[in-house]
Amino acid sequence: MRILFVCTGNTCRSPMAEGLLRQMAEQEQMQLDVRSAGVAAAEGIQISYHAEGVLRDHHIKDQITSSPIRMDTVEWADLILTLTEGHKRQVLQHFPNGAGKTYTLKEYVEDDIQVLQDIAELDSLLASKALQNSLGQSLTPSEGERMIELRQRIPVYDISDPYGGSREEYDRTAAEIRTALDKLMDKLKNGRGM
Ligand SMILES: N[C@@H](Cc1ccc(OP(=O)(O)O)cc1)C(=O)O
Repeated sequence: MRILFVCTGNTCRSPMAEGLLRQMAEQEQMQLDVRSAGVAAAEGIQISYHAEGVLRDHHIKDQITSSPIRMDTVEWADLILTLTEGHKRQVLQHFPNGAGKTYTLKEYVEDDIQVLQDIAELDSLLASKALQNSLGQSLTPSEGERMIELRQRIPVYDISDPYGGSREEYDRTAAEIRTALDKLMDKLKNGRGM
């Protein structure tokens, strides 16, 4: 299975997720091909000093450099896991072929059915809004109200951005990512992925 993590600059959050998940998969002898990219990333930038430190402390020596997300990376992935909802929206806006396989990391490991139904409904309303906009039309007032209601109800699944922060902030973010990756591994091991 091919998993792509997506954040903004691909120098902090998604490289940590990439390195950590690759190590977890190796430890469990699970066949996972893992990459990462950024919605506003430059090509070939070193990952941030503290992100590298976090990986090094986990005995991960992968040489990860930044890449912007591209059509071929989206096509390559079986599953695209974003670090925030904003990243998910940007992926879906620029790469509509990512629909059906793009989730926030925390949403993907959520098992509350009601929340998952709300997210699916919001995704579908946002997709029809984009379509209506392209036709110069808009959603009905009741659809607009429903979107607001869903947004208020759905938990925030964003993983905090440590960019420019201290090593402690990177450790906190890495712990947040790790907790979600533990759940992801369980889900994949139990055959509940995709
Ligand atoms: N703020 C940076 C972009 C940036 C943002 C976030 C960031 O962290 P991450 O790699 O986790 O998205 C990295 C870089 C800039 O001004 O170019």
